[in-house]
Amino acid sequence: MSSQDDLSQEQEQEQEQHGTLIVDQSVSLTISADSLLILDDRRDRKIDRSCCGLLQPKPELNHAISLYNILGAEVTASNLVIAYAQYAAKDDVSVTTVQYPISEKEKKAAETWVQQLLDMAYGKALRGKRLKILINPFGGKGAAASLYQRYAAPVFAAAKCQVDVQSTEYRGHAIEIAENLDIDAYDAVVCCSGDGLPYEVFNGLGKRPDARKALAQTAVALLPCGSGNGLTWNAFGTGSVSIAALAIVKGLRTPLDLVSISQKDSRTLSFLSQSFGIVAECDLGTENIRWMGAQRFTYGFLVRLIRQTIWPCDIAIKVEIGDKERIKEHYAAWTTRPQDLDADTKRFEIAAKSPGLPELKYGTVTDELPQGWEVVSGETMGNFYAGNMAIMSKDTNMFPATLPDDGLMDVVTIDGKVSRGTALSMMNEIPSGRFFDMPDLNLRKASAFRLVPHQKEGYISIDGERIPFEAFQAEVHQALGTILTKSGRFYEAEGPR
Ligand SMILES: Nc1ncnc2c1ncn2[C@@H]1O[C@H](COP(=O)(O)OP(=O)(O)OP(=O)(O)O)[C@@H](O)[C@H]1O
Repeated sequence: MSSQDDLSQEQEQEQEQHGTLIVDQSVSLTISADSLLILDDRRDRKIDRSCCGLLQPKPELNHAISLYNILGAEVTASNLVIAYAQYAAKDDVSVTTVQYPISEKEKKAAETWVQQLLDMAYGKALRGKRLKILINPFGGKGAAASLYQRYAAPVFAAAKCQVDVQSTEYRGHAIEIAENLDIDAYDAVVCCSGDGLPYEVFNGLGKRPDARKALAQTAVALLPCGSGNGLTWNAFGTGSVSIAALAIVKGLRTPLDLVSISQKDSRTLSFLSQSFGIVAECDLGTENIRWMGAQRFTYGFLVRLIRQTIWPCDIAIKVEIGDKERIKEHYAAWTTRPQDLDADTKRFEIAAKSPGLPELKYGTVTDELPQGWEVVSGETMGNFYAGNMAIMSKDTNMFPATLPDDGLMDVVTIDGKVSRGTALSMMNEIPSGRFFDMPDLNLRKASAFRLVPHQKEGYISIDGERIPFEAFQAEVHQALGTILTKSGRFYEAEGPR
């Protein structure tokens, strides 16, 4: 006789209310606020029997699985099967499955319980997401395809995500794929690459006649297979492919500001950063030492620092918040405001009215400089760095006050003539966030800026990609794009202190 036969209707109801299911007579599965508690008494029963029932072993709480880690659960012909992500090492999860035999009589209760478990485990996250997976075979150290197969594919399969995998075959291929994507067939585009492929995907979506709708509807996510992987760090706080895959499965749609970059007659979109000076050079001028991995940025930085290189330019900024204390207040107010539950609906309403990319409020770089912009001296510019996300790569919380959708970007300028000691201590204090308050670091929250280089040759980096070394103008569009995040906001990197 199964345990279920022994239960009165009242007991059954009570179990359902507490999210407890008894299977195989002696396995109790209880859903709590944040965990699934598995009390498997089957081994204990054996011990009990061998002790002639004299020693009643206390039921042990022998397994607790965080609901966040639950990937899937189902009732098959004769089993209840639960799949979850288990920490295999500090930076990895692997898929583990447990199953318990189920009698015909137990099935109905088990099916109801499974629904309850999945509702709790997924919360507001969409289940069984339909994912367009793009693999850059040359991203990072060239291992994106094998990283995907080994660490991400099993997580997506266990979560019953539908995947459509495609490798990019040439530079710019992801732009074409996104431009022609059937956006109703996918919930997210997942790039297995560095930040280069997400940059192309945003730009491909931005080239469509229904750009606004496509950018609002299609979430972009990154499985970290490059060197910087800024998108993954900001969205999920990890550099691990398997943990990022779990975060995608459980990811929440989150609106993201995007930045239009105009140069001559071109217009592109940026989601991460724009840099000129030392950072752009470290990013793009160190391709010859790519084998160093992420260390190449540090090495490139130190070499240029020692030389005290400067990059003269003209800069004008449409400043919205110009001092650090007010920036901190803005950050605190924004992060504690009640969530706008209609944010997505509003975006789709705007997209229905004007489907193309938003108009440029400030024109392009070839227009006259708009009134009211602050002109910043750039004669001895060392580092011009504008950020739309906080973290640029592991431990580089470069823009601690950035917010996903406040319609502002954070613009940092550092004079190239600051002493080597000051520059080095700024670099050292990036992980702690203390560099934010250093007087030589100028910070403004801006809605637009223009930069005109004086020299003939050099590097300008947009999201880590090189653009021509010519004047460009940037203008932010509030909540134009969409990413997946763990909690509906950037990962809890240290905010400004
Ligand atoms: N099959 C391909 N052949 C050549 N280039 C490609 C191919 N697929 C994608 N690319 C290009 O590779 C560039 C870099 O991509 P990605 O950012 O993914 O890797 P990465 O540069 O190694 O990463 P990181 O920027 O973190 O160093 C992109 O500009 C993209 O257009």
